[in-house]
Amino acid sequence: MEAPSHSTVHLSDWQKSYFAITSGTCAPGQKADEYRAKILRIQYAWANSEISQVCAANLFKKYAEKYSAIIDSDNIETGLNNYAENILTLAKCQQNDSDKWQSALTTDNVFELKCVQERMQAGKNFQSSQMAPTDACVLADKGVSASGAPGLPKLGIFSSAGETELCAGSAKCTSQGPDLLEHPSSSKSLQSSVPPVTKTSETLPASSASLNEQVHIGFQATPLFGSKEATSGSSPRMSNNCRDGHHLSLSNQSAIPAWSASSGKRKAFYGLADEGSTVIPSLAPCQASISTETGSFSGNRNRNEESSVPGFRTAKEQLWVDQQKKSQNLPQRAPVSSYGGVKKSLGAGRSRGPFGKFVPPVPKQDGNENGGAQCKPHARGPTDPSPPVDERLKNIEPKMVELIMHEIMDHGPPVGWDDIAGVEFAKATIKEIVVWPMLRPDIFTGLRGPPKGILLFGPPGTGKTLIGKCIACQSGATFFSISASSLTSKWVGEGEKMVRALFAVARCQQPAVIFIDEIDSLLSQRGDGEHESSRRIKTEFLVQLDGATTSSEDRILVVGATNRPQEIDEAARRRLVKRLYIPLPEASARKQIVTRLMSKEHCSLNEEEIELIVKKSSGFSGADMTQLCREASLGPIRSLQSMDIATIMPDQVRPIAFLDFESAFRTVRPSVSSKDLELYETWNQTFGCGR
Ligand SMILES: Nc1ncnc2c1ncn2[C@@H]1O[C@H](COP(=O)(O)OP(=O)(O)OP(=O)(O)O)[C@@H](O)[C@H]1O
Repeated sequence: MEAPSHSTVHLSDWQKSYFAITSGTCAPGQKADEYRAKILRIQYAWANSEISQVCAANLFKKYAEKYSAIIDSDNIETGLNNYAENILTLAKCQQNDSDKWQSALTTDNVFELKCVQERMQAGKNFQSSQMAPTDACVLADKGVSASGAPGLPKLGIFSSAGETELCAGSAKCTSQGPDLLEHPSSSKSLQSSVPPVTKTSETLPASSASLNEQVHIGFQATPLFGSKEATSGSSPRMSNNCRDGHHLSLSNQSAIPAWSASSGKRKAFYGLADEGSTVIPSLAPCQASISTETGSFSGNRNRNEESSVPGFRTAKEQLWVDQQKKSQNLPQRAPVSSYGGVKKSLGAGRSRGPFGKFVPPVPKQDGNENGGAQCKPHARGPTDPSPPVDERLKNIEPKMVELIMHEIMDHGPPVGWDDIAGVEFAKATIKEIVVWPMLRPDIFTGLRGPPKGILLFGPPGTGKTLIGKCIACQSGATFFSISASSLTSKWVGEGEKMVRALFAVARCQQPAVIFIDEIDSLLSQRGDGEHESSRRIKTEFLVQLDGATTSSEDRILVVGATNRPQEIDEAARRRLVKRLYIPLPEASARKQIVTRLMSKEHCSLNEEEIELIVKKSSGFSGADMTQLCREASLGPIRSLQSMDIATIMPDQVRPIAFLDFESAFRTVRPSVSSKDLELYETWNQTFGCGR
């Protein structure tokens, strides 16, 4: 190869490998890898301004032609069989600014190749004869070849979903064994279980770590298709057949514009890795392709809930991904037995019913849920059409979305109605006015429509937060929980934006329940001493609440909780139409709490003793009762000698007994004063909606 005089790229390695390639001892597959490595090295050098555009163009042309010669081959051994994805890479990505070189392969004609069609057919046959589609998807999620055996193509995995072409595009490294299945997320297993990887890295001449790394990064960042083609379906074949998979794969590959302006080229080159891709630096090209494939496979996670391959994803992306799941619009409602379960399956199992107009914030093409770098919505380059971000998030700062998704969106354990002892009236009312309407918006229309805001007031520790969670859980809604005081203090100067962001994210995640603890500190009556920023937050909150109220399509419920209902100003009070008193638990509820907590422990309490505990705990809140039980449970431990602690077996610890409760009563006292209780009763009679 002739080295351009102005290039600073080290050519000695290249020359060496060039001789190796031309010596005739190199297998075609090795050659292809070598060419590919070279192309990527040129790309790297150009991105770093080490060589000029003209030089890069020449080098690209040279290697791409050689490379294409191999991969265009009809020979199943040396041709597309192993390098199909690379064809796609070359077909679209390696155009430089001069655009002089065009590969013979295009997104249109690559599927016309006989060998591609053969592989696709083989995949279809294999898939239909060997696997149920769901199984295939599971395997695919694990990044495993559907074949499970050498020689069998993986491209049949998606064929039932019309994704054959997608897989054809990544039909290499086919013979992954059971290792990979067992350790889908392990890079080690990827390395050890994929023969072509080892082979490829071994055959790279002068395969310095840096070259491998460059090659890998290059592949991560390499755009395979221009997004135009990917989205517009310029190829009839692809638009007909690829549907989801097509989008998923292609969007993976269109993350970076082909060689945009010089100033942006380095960014474009590294962009994807910078965005938190799960790059494993030591991976050789083939491994890099595995990452790509995994990204493709993860498209199936739209149908298969959980990813087994961890990948970094920002909260905004997570939100997008969640929205995609939602947009799948599966007919089955997610089981609501588990709050956590509901969180995971947010919307995925929910029918939108009459609220079906919800538009997912991201297009389907961005379906990679693997956190794979290629598909990141904001990893696109400046010349790509920007992804249609949900209007509702347009003016929201990403860091706010991040915060809301991580800190405010609750991912706690599930809460059922039985977990909340007592408060029967409040529970019945909430079921009737909130949960059922959220579950059946088609029936609860017009005057029966659910309120947009409710207020739970009462002494601390009576289960207001539990009720909020339970509402979300039982109605299959996303639960956002925030303390109003953190809005006013934690995000000083930003509280207002935070409120806006919170409602925007909730709108994207609806049905949603926004639980605002200590809402009195947000909606306290206006006074002269009121801080300007607090006033602004409050105004914003009321505006948002009004928005949620007036928009009949929004399924957002604001649940405010307070221990000081008398401090809420009347404008806010009016908007929180249903104001429910959550009192201290009655005797039956206290008994329920003790019985429930003790049933999980080694305990010797009899019925009589429990009744005694209930009697003695009059005036205790639910939280006090929980604390009492905790304290009592330490009794058996305290009765141990300190030296026994180190050696005693768990089953040798004596059961919790009544005497432990007796001593617990000496330290745990009711947290609510009778004077406070009077205030609640009075306010309830004035403004409450109870009987
Ligand atoms: N009715 C109840 N049934 C069962 N457990 C309860 C009940 N009320 C309170 N608890 C216990 O007390 C803990 C605190 O309850 P929760 O946070 O819901 O109270 P809260 O009314 O929101 O309190 P605060 O007003 O201080 O925020 C719960 O985690 C639960 O263990």
